[in-house]
Amino acid sequence: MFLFDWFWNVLSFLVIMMEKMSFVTTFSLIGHSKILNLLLTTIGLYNKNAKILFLGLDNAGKTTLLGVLKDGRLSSYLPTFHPTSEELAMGNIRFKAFDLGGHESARRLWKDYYPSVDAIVYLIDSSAQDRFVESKKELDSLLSSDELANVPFLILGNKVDIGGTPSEEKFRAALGLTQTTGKGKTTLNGVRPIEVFMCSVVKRYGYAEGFRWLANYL
Ligand SMILES: Nc1nc2c(ncn2[C@@H]2O[C@H](COP(=O)(O)OP(=O)(O)OP(=O)(O)O)[C@@H](O)[C@H]2O)c(=O)[nH]1
Ligand SMILES: [Mg+2]
Repeated sequence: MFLFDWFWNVLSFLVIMMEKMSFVTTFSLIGHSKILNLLLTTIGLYNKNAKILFLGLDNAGKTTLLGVLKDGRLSSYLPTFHPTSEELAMGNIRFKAFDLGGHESARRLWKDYYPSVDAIVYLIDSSAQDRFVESKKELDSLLSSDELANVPFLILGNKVDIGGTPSEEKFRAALGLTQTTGKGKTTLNGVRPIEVFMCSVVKRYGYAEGFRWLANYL
């Protein structure tokens, strides 16, 4: 991201200077932000096509979230037994999301998707407190995988619209997620980015902040 910011600043400066010197009157017709986007796309830093896995237990809300991100519509889905993928865009990131299903049999396939993954979005049904132990076990196994050692983790505590869900503090404690990166943009010093955002996919609340946080580390 430092490199991205650096390129952005340099390119902004160059285009502004060129405009001031009337070198790009024609380009000005399409606006300098479009020129910047074009240049950054060309050098591969803008709209990075990230590979993101949507993981979590069955019924956590992965496919529902994917549907909302894809076309803004809330639909109901059958449980996912076969992996699917979607090309999506959020803000400045374009990514390919893999929805792998959360049933025990589907979980066995997760590891096949670890190579070259850029981020994990791990969903937890925050209303299903009786499944926190099971969810923590799967999450801990992901976090201890060597292949994912440097991969950022966005943890979404979904379904906060349901009454009686725990506070973020209690949710973090139950999942062993009290020490996290922080919700701002942080210098990592070699530590893997991991952060919790409470959300409701059906109420369209909370997850966008999570993806904005994640974009800092892609
Ligand atoms: N109340 C509430 N229900 C939700 C929310 N998000 C998803 N659901 C519901 O949770 C159920 C499971 O959602 P799915 O998206 O199919 O869950 P999944 O994680 O894809 O599950 P698998 O495919 O079995 O791994 C559905 O009935 C959704 O409507 C939410 O934010 N609030
Ligand atoms: Mg599903």
